[in-house]
Amino acid sequence: MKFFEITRHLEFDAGHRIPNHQGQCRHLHGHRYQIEVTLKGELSEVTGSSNEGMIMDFGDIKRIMQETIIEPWDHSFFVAKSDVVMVDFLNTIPGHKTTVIDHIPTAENLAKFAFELLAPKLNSQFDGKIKLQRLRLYETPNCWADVIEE
Ligand SMILES: Nc1nc2c(c(=O)[nH]1)N=C([C@H](O)[C@H](O)COP(=O)(O)OP(=O)(O)OP(=O)(O)O)CN2
Ligand SMILES: [Zn+2]
Repeated sequence: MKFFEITRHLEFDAGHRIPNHQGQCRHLHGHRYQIEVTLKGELSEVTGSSNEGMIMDFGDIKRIMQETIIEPWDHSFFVAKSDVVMVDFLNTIPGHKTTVIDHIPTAENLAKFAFELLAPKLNSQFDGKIKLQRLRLYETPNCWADVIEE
């Protein structure tokens, strides 16, 4: 039995700060984040089906990533719920697109959060025959975090 891995890459823009950071990152700033999901599975062998020869259609992966991550997170500001000064400030801006998360919005924590949101949706495709194997979140072109399912 041969298993394959496929990866879909999308990008979004968002702001954040790391409140206790000793360097520049405690200030409000933004990134062009890049997110990559890697799925592991067998190839569909249903002759004549749209998915024949694929683990999953790249377009379907994109749709799920867009609904789950890109649309809610693009042009939002990530803030830890413990960062009360920022939460209170952002709440004063009418209609501001804020994403409150349980932890400090580091690349690692955002990657973990994205993994937890995407895994149930992706892993339920094709009767559970595919698995979200890795999620990589680039905070900058030079810095990224991986969450790996073992
Ligand atoms: N392990 C982590 N370290 C840092 C994180 C993080 O999420 N996880 N985040 C930051 C900052 O938010 C910032 O995004 C990174 O800034 P910097 O280190 O300056 O990254 P650059 O790619 O811009 O650095 P260059 O030196 O210009 O390549 C900090 N640390
Ligand atoms: Zn940053």
